[in-house]
Amino acid sequence: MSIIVAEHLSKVYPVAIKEPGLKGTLNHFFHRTYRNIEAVKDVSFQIQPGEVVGFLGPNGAGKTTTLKMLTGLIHPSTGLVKVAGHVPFKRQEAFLKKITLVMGQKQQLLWDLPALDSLRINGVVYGIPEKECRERIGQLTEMLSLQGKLNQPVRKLSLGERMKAELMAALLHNPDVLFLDEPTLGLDVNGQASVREFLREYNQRTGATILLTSHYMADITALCDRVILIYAGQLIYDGSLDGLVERFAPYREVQLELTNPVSDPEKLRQQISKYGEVEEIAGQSVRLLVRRDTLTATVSQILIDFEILDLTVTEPPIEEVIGRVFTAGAIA
Ligand SMILES: Nc1ncnc2c1ncn2[C@@H]1O[C@H](COP(=O)(O)OP(=O)(O)OP(=O)(O)O)[C@@H](O)[C@H]1O
Repeated sequence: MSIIVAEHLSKVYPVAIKEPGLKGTLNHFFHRTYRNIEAVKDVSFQIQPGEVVGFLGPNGAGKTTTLKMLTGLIHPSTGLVKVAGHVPFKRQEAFLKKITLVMGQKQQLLWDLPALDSLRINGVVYGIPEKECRERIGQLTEMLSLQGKLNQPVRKLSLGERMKAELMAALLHNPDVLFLDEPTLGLDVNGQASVREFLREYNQRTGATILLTSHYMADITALCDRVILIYAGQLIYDGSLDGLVERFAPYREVQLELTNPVSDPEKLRQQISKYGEVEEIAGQSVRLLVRRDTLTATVSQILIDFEILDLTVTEPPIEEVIGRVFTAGAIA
């Protein structure tokens, strides 16, 4: 049974319009007019227990708004949401104990207190028995390599250590569903990698379900088998990462190493451009994009027509594919 269900979910924000100048300010005060921003439009998906799903979209696509509806922070304008069997907006205690929301740009730990104090307060708030809370802190400290860090005021921790302590606070009550909004935001490469590694291990050990947004594709490729893409509030893809490449990148990059030196690169460019879009000719190396549906035939023909020392076919990098998807033209 699905642990997250979103059916025809929409969110409209009414935003007051204010004209510039004094007249505009007075009008705004007495006769306020509004326009609607459709942040999320008719989005439906289901997520099964234990899945790690990447939730992707360009800035302003509606990711945070969707996460807020899934966690009950805001009410959907229309549609149905169910998470772990609950209607999130009711914010029932049983629901709040089953989920957690981590926003990379917001923190819940108190700045001047040691993280341990905030964690103990969280333990009390969630009604976790003291012994269980101590054990859980010990377990998470080890998984997050935070030994010796929890007794220092939070402000003295590095950004990466602080993010890990935030994750610890968010996971103390052992939630079944983790909503993570940019959990690696601002971290350096090592910090990102260690948070990522922790999340992978946590998912494997506990079977928790994770819905994750990130602008770092390395997070998504390392953690998520499945991605959901939204663009301008609408769901445009729900499936595997591999499937995303198949669907939105109908080409492969073919790299050729010619046997003989190239005397006339311009002539070579003309000859080779009938097989695909030439990206670069450098010395005896040629890179070109070839349509996926004609790849085998095209490569065979190239091997007949040219003397080739080496030939490799690669998929375009996922960042590039997503970048293309996020430009309006690629979606149309
Ligand atoms: N409280 C609000 N009132 C009015 N408009 C809002 C509000 N919150 C978000 N929006 C608008 O709704 C749209 C979706 O915003 P949202 O924050 O959900 O996008 P996002 O995909 O999370 O973007 P980002 O990656 O930049 O965080 C944007 O156009 C945004 O300006």
